[in-house]
Amino acid sequence: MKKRVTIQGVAGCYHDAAARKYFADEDIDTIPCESFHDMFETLSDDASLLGILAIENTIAGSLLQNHELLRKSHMQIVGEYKMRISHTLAALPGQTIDELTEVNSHPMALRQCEQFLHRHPNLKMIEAFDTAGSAKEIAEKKLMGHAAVCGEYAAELYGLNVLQREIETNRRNYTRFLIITDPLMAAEMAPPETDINKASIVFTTPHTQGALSKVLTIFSFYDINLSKIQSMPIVGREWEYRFYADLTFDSYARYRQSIEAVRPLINDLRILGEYTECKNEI
Ligand SMILES: O=C(O)C(=O)C[C@]1(C(=O)O)C=C[C@@H](O)C=C1
Repeated sequence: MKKRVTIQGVAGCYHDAAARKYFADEDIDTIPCESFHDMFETLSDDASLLGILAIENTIAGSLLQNHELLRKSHMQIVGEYKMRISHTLAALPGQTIDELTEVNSHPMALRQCEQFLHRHPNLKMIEAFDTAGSAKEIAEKKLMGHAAVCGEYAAELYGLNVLQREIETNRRNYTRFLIITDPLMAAEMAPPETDINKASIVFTTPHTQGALSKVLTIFSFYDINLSKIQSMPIVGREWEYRFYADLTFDSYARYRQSIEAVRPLINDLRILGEYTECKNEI
């Protein structure tokens, strides 16, 4: 059956591009959603759907809200994709940069282009739900004076003129996306254990001296590499935190042993997914 993948954004957005690249060998349908929140609602209404979710970017940092949406849902991670992001500044044909007064885009995209946008103070930054959605709106409503920060493909798709390419602050601009789905579907899609070399977990520690350090020491003892750790405040318990950790490893068996070893030291452990690590796009 043809896979259906929910994305936040409309055709031509980066989620759309990442979904098509991750499932490059398959013909997929992408289902546009207006926000990450809507995406999770759509996913929970239909267990046969997949979703693709931006989780962090090498310039703008983590999408904190998406960590929490994932934890509060029952979705499991089945894979990841790391995509090079290159933004353009695009406007209606005939407009020059000096004529523009407003720039619309997804907040993460605006943040990735801060240096360029600071050099153009005539462009007032207005956050929108999507990069491609901004391009589409400018084209459909014929918004003179507006530009979108979007991918070149989105500019082309909606008939905008590219005024400047590669406006991201640093060319090493990558976004990591997670592929998520219902646990039943996740079990069907699970790679063989020999191909699993990454896991994402979330846990809390008691508020005692050295609690987190003991957990990390155990991971190190089992040769588990901590590729990322992100803390998030626990709402209602001031100055207490939940930890999201990404672990990479060579041996699935050693990883499972490390999880059993840390279990007595941590609370509320949830394994968000076990999958194959993705290499960066060049
Ligand atoms: O607006 C888009 O095109 C998106 O797919 C969203 C998004 C994000 O959520 O970070 C995806 C990748 C880029 O980092 C910029 C924006």
